Parts: sequence; structure tokens; C-alpha cells
Amino acid sequence: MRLRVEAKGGLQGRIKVPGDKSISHRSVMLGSLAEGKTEIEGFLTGEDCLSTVKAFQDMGVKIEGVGTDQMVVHGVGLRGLKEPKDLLDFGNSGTTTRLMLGILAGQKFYSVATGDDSLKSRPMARVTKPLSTMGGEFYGRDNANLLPITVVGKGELNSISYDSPVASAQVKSAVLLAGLYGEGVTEVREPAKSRDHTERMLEYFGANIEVDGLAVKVEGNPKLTGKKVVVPGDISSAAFLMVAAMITEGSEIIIENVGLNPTRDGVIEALRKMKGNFELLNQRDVNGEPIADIKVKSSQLKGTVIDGDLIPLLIDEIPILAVAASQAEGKTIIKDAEELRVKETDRIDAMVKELTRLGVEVKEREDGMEIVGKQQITGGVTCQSYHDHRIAMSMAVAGLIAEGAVEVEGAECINISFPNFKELLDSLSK
Ligand SMILES: O=C(O)C1=C[C@@H](OP(=O)(O)O)[C@@H](O)[C@H](O)C1
Ligand SMILES: C=C(OP(=O)(O)O)C(=O)O
Repeated sequence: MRLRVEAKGGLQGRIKVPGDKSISHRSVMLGSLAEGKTEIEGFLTGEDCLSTVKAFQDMGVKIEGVGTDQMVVHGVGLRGLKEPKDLLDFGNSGTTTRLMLGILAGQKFYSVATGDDSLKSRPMARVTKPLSTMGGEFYGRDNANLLPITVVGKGELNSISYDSPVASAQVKSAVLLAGLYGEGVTEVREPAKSRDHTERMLEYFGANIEVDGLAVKVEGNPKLTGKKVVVPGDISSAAFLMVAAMITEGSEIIIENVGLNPTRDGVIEALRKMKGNFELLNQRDVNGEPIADIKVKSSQLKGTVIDGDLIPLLIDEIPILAVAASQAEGKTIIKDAEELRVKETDRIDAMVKELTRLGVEVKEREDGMEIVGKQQITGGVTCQSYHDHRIAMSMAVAGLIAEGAVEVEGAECINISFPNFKELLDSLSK
């Protein structure tokens, strides 16, 4: 599918973005492993989260309301999953794969995980390695680094203490979830803080969790109990609309109900450093997660440096921040972000190529990019999505200020995380 975007002037209106992808995945995972019913409100019906839902259905979990944002998961308990009769297809979702490998390692059955071409090229050794030291058994290409990966579960794992070389919530979560099947306490330490939804939700469902700075401990064999989970709006989706409003003239929008977990709000800090014109309204707590409404206006953005410990807190927002940087006065440097090279596509390479196609001068770095603004975006071209939702949406937002229309080829991938992106954008630019 091709998406066509052209400059229409300022954005106006009040909207809600769909539910948080990370929290949605975890609500189905823990809901399935808990005893009793888990009611989920505000579930993201994007393709990635539906891959998680399908996996648990394939392992015998009854889930009502699939395809809507209100679901009920009938938990089967930590040891109640059934052996899947076919391959578990995780589609395009890295989060599903890495977290599920942790869960599957602890089962008493055989399973084979696979996914689409992008997922089959993403590194899985970052989880199969630590999980193997816990006693997990994995087989796959490149020493169990590449999908398809076979998991020979034995039903029990050893508890470990693991120093993760990378600040990745997927790695941390895979080890913690496998730790549920360990006989003692499993500990993970990371080099910088990554999103903490797994540890928050495990605690909420009844696990014994201890967090001490960059270290998290979980006790094995907890009794998890079904809960009500209210999923806040996804800040990673809201970021596209925040930048859209900031770079278009005469804009004023309110995005309601956005999750502002401190391990996810790096984009707020970055846009603040860039002198973005926005306010957090009605700040409150739901289910132990801070949320707010965000009022955003057209902004005179300034260049900044985005690096270090801030990177894991805004990792998925870097493509759209690069678009913002092209409209900021002065130099923006994005560095320490080499993780972008192993996402759905190499996001550094993709953003450099596509911004260049739009007439923006960008300097590529091994670990990021440098952009000196403000630059005119020339439209009249077709951008590639690389089947990566965040690249597709970044290009669409750039189209809002281009001199000619911007088309995005392969825009159906937007359904992975933000199914009503186009409708919301249209509703704001009437
Ligand atoms: O745990 C999660 O829900 C996620 C963690 C991040 O990946 P890494 O753990 O690879 O950094 C992020 O990019 C992804 O979109 C979601
Ligand atoms: C990197 C992402 O997701 P995942 O790793 O789950 O595929 C993303 O949503 O930007």
C-alpha cells in the first residue's frame, strides 16, 4: 500500500493514540501465565501484539475479544501452557520473540519459533546465550542466533545472575521471565536503564521483584494472579504526532492519555532540549504507570545532542526525532544509538537514505547521525518504508512540510504498531 501525504497547514484537534505496545504484549503474557482472569482495557490491536495473542492461543490459552481493545485472558498458570502443534509465528515482532524465548525455555515441551524475513535476520543470541546458561536448549542457524529457533523445554531452569552487555528491555525481560521457572532468585544487571514494564507488571501480578538501580531480581515459581490491566496510550506513537504538530505552522493539538513511564519518556526530554513547545496536562497515575495529556504547538526547534543513557529511553523515537532535527536550527547529533542497526531494518541506514531522498543533508555515523537544520524538505518523491513501521510514519510526517507530495511505499507496515495513524493524522489536518 502507498500512503500519500501533502502539506495542508497546521494541525488542530484532540485525539487519543492506541495502547502502548510494550505493555500490551506483557499484559497477554502475564495474563496467560497467571491463575484466573485478566481483563485488559486499551489493548493495542497492532499486528505485533496480535502475534503475541496468537502464540498463546496456539498454546491453549482462551482469550476473548481478540481484535478489539478490550480483552479477557483466561490464565492457565505458570505450568499450564500446552505444546503448540505447529510453528509459533511471531511475524515482525522482536518483543514477542525475545520474551517468548524466555517463557518457552521454561516449558516442558518442544516448540519452534519463526517470523517474517525481517525477524529472521535479527539477532537472537543476545537472549539464547543467557537462557542457555539457565539450562535452556535452543537450536537454530548461526548457533541459535537466527530464527527459526527450536526450543527443547525441560520444565525447569537454573537461576542465574546475568550482566547484560546491552541496555535492552527485551534481553532483561527474557531472562526475568525465564527466571520464573528457576528454583531460586534470578538477577539481571544492565549497563543503562531500559524500559521497566516487565518488572512493574510482574510485581503487579504478584511476583517477588527487587529493583536496585540497574539490577532487577525475581524469585522463581511465584503464584501469579490475574488482574485488571489498563493500558495507557503509547508514547512511541504519540511522538509522531508531537513532532508533526511542532514542525507545521499554526498547529495546536492535545494528545490524551499518554503513558509517561520514566523509562520511556526520553523523547519528552529530547524535545524539551530542542525547545519544543508543549505542556504536560492532567498528570496522573493509572495502574502504577504515570500518564498525562500532552498539548503541543508549532515550535521553533533548536539542535541538540541525544546520546548516552538517554538513548534506551527513546530508542524507538529516534527516526521521528531525526525528522524534527531537520527542522531545528543548528546541529543535532544522535550518537550511542548503534542498536538502531538491529531493529526491523537498519534504521540509521534507512533514515539517512530516505531523508537524503527528501533533499535533507544528513551525516551518517556508525552509532547515529548528524543533521544541521533547518532544511527544506523537497517532496514529489516516493520514499521506501523498508517494511519498518517507524520509518514509514517518519516519512509521512516529513511529507506534512514538503514542497510536493510525499508517497510512502509499503506503508501497510504501519499496522504493526499504529493501525489508525492515517485516520488520526487526517482528522488533525482538516
Ligand atoms: O521490551 C520492549 O517492549 C521493547 C524494547 C525495545 O527493544 P530492545 O530491548 O531491543 O532495546 C524497543 O525497541 C521495542 O520496540 C520494544
Ligand atoms: C523495535 C521495535 O519493535 P520490536 O523490537 O518488538 O520488533 C519497534 O516497535 O520500534
